[in-house]
Amino acid sequence: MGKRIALLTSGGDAPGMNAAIRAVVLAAHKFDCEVIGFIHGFNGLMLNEFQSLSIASVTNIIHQGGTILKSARCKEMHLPSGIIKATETLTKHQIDALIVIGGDGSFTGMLALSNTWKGQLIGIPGTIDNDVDGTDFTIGFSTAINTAIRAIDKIRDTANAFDRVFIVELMGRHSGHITFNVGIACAAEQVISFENFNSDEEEATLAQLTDGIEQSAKIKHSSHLIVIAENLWPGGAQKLAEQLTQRSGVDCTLCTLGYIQRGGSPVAKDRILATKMGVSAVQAVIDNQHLVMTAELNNTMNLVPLNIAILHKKRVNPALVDAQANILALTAQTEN
Ligand SMILES: Nc1ncnc2c1ncn2[C@@H]1O[C@H](COP(=O)(O)OP(=O)(O)O)[C@@H](O)[C@H]1O
Ligand SMILES: O=P(O)(O)OC[C@H]1O[C@](O)(COP(=O)(O)O)[C@@H](O)[C@@H]1O
Repeated sequence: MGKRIALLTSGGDAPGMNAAIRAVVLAAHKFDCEVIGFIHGFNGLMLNEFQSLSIASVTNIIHQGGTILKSARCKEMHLPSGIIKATETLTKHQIDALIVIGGDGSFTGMLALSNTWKGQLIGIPGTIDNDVDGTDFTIGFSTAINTAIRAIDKIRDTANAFDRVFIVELMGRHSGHITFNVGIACAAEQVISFENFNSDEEEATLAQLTDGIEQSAKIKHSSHLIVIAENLWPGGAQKLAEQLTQRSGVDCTLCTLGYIQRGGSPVAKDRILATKMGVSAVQAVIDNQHLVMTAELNNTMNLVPLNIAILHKKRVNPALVDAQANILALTAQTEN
């Protein structure tokens, strides 16, 4: 018999987590390893809630959003008592390796666990936010941006029909990967995110946004779309909508996309990435790796030390920020 592997999904669920679960179980089977899944993230370790993961249990799940193992944000993991409980549960089940599918918060929890539990700890980056350093993409990001793009294309139809201004708030409370990528793909007139806004510049940004709305209003039959990251604008995005309405004299409507960005069937890119990462995680277990995250960088699978992956939030590609700034400059020239 091979190693005993524990698996859990933690933090915000992301489309493709099920594909990663499936890949872990199938790859583990090949190496004669047994896999048990803990339910509701680290809470499963606190409460000893688990299920055995057979090949049958992961059949027909590759296309499903969410996670069959459920997820959670587990407060107890932040306490020494929670770390001890997790250690006791893993020890009781004679686990050799724990694979966690989650984001940088979950990986921080794994590092805390490594102080007391001496088994192997392997991370798989799964979050729609794409904010984990050391990998080009996290599982779920591609689906989330495609979902947001499809929704915004529909909002654009109404915006066009009414020559309206829409402000669309996108997920990612600490990072702008979703906002910038979606903004560019939807040809948003303006993108406001952590990379191009800080709260000291509220007045200047308001002036610039108002100017953009007024420019669009001068052109007949013109809609205007502003995309903004959640948790960014002082006082919230609704306040921004009110401020812009008042300044421009044009009705600015807020549309918050919210959780629809997190659900749904994963796109091909996420299914494939999740499968590669699941297989790579099991290979890491077999190779006696410890405290590493599976990653894909420049189309090549890698293992990245967990402490490096969480050291910094991954930056939005500066080329995207430049592209948006230059497209805006170009639009302004064309209109003048
Ligand atoms: N500093 C920490 N110490 C211990 N556990 C942590 C820590 N940070 C996060 N975690 C655990 O990881 C879980 C998920 O983290 P969170 O930041 O919510 O999501 P994500 O993993 O997607 O970034 C938390 O609910 C908590 O159980
Ligand atoms: O589900 P909650 O607790 O409301 O959290 C919302 C946050 O979770 C996310 O959807 C995903 O974040 P994580 O993957 O880091 O957990 C963020 O985009 C959003 O800011």
